[in-house]
Amino acid sequence: MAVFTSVSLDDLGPWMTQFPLGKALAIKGIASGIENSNFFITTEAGEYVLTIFENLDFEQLPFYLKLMRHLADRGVLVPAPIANAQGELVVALHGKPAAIVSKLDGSSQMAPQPQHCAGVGTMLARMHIAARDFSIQQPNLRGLDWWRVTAPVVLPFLSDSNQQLLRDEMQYQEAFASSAEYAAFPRGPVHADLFRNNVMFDGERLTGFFDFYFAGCDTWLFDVAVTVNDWCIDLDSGALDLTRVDAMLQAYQAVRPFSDEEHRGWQAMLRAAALRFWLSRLYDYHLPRDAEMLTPHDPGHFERILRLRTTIAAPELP
Ligand SMILES: Nc1ncnc2c1ncn2[C@@H]1O[C@H](COP(=O)(O)OP(=O)(O)O)[C@@H](O)[C@H]1O
Ligand SMILES: N[C@@H](CCOP(=O)(O)O)C(=O)O
Repeated sequence: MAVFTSVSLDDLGPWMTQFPLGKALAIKGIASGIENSNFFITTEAGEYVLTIFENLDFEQLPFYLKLMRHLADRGVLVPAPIANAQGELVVALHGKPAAIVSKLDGSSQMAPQPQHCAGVGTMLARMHIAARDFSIQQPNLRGLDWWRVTAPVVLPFLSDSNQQLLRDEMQYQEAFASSAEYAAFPRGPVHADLFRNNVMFDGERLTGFFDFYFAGCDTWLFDVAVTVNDWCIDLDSGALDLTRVDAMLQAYQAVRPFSDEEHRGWQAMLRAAALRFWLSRLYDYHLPRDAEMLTPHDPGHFERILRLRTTIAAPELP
């Protein structure tokens, strides 16, 4: 990410005394990511990640942190949130909500092979199943309601042909969201941003999913579509790489088979997933927030993906 809120070692020292991690020894801002302020911190107890939440408030955050705890307790590989002496997972730092989680081993696999995609498919299906009995409800805050608000905000910045694309897709997604297929999709807590940069691998061994701060209750198939649109494509064109798509979907369905309605709605969800990230990238690009280190994501990438998903038939779900 960017660092929107600066934290020095002097700031951190007194704040850290409430956590059972010993003294803070070092802090380093993390340049990747775009939503929150993230830091690697070294303490006497080891390496952790400190996140200061820039857009989420104290009421919303227990959903994410307790979901991570819930998943970890059921064997899904995710960072463990650290509670302070009062048992709180979210504590104010510089007036904003902040949390400490364990640091995952490994690094992101930015050029994934079919075996990486299969590992992600298996863990994603396990995550969906494991989260079924999670008791806190929170909608996907980047779902259809947010698209309705955001589309008119970004529209004036777009070329005529992109305005047309956005209007047409909004209309299509509104109609699909009212369909019987969509109503029948299984749903529950989903990650909703499971891009390559949010998964760690040690070689070919998946060590964890992280960055749950876009998670929310939505359809499982939307989560699968978000994941396929990032992991299983030719990065230059956005076209689906059929070998990687097949590896991910076969692995997913071996744990959680797809329903008939999901088979019929697959292409619509690939489009929805492309639209969601085109919109957020457009918003961040044209209406940026201040940041010390900010690497904007290219909206054109998801415009290309959306155009392809609206014109080329995707392979059927297994
Ligand atoms: N639990 C973690 N373990 C290891 N690295 C992490 C962890 N959380 C975040 N990171 C690192 O921080 C970077 C930015 O985190 P991310 O959650 O993607 O930021 P943002 O929420 O701002 O998009 C990641 O790419 C990763 O390198
Ligand atoms: N994955 C999204 C942006 C969210 O950033 P992240 O670093 O939290 O994954 C995109 O690529 O647009």
